[in-house]
Amino acid sequence: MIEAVGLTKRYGDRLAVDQLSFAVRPGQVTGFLGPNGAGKSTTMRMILGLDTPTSGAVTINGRPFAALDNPMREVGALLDAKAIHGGRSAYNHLWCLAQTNNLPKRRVAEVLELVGLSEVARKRSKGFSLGMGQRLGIASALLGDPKVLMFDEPVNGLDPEGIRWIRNLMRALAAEGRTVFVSSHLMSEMENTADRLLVIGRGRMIADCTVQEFIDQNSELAVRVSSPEGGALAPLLRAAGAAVVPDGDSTLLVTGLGMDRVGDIAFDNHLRLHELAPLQASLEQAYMELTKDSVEYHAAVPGSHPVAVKESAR
Ligand SMILES: Nc1ncnc2c1ncn2[C@@H]1O[C@H](COP(=O)(O)OP(=O)(O)OP(=O)(O)O)[C@@H](O)[C@H]1O
Repeated sequence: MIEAVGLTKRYGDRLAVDQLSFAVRPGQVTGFLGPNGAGKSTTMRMILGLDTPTSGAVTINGRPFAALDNPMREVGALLDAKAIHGGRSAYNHLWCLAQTNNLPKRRVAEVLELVGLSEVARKRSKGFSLGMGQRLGIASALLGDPKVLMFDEPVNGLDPEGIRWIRNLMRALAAEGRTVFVSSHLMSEMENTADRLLVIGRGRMIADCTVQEFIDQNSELAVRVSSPEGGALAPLLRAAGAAVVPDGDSTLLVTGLGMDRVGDIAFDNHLRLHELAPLQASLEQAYMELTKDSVEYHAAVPGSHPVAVKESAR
């Protein structure tokens, strides 16, 4: 379990993390989402004692990181997969870590097997692909068999096979009862991986809920209606308060009215319907909508304005 209370980090006049309070629970994958610059890495570094909070506190299993007796047995983290000595083999890298942290030698072979690096374990990690480096970083995080695991943007730059592997690993770790906390700036990545979501923007908590609650609260329901008399139906729906967008010749996308109301209006006006169906905005759309005011940089639309504009700080 990871718990933060009023966690705040200020760099000069930049408030990177602003009064975050949350709990990351065992047995679940908790996605930590936010646009670039939202404060995810800063929060993770504070959890691991690599950055000192300006105010507030964060604990792992009830204690600050610095007070843990054997940190690698309690928490494993993948923050920057490139932070590995390239001249060493994967085996030696893990064996050094095991020795300095008082962990049994057998764990080295176990985690190499778990991440699928046994065959290349004696090769220098300098020649590793991004995916192999990521696997080695995950092997390091798992070495102490910790109950709490944290991954900062673990699938960045990976191919679909690597992404699927990491996704399955996280689900398996959570199913074993571990606390799994994983950051990403893409909702599409978290949609199939996470049980719970913490969404931040400009250092502040925007949402703390299950994935289903996020869908229910943030994705607007739309209705797709097909009618050979769409031209007559559209103004009637608009008059009832709906927003109506044509989608092809005879189909309308309707928001702001429930499906029952759309059907009733058509029936009352003797208009034939060929299709009436609910549509749910994708989670990615809902997330973009929710975080649009907290994006640090807005790129200009190609052809309209060539420069990225940095928004002024709050
Ligand atoms: N050491 C530092 N000194 C000054 N400012 C910093 C420092 N580290 C982070 N920041 C600033 O704090 C804010 C939050 O950064 P952080 O890296 O935590 O965001 P993030 O959500 O992890 O973003 P990304 O998805 O791009 O990795 C940003 O505005 C960043 O520029």
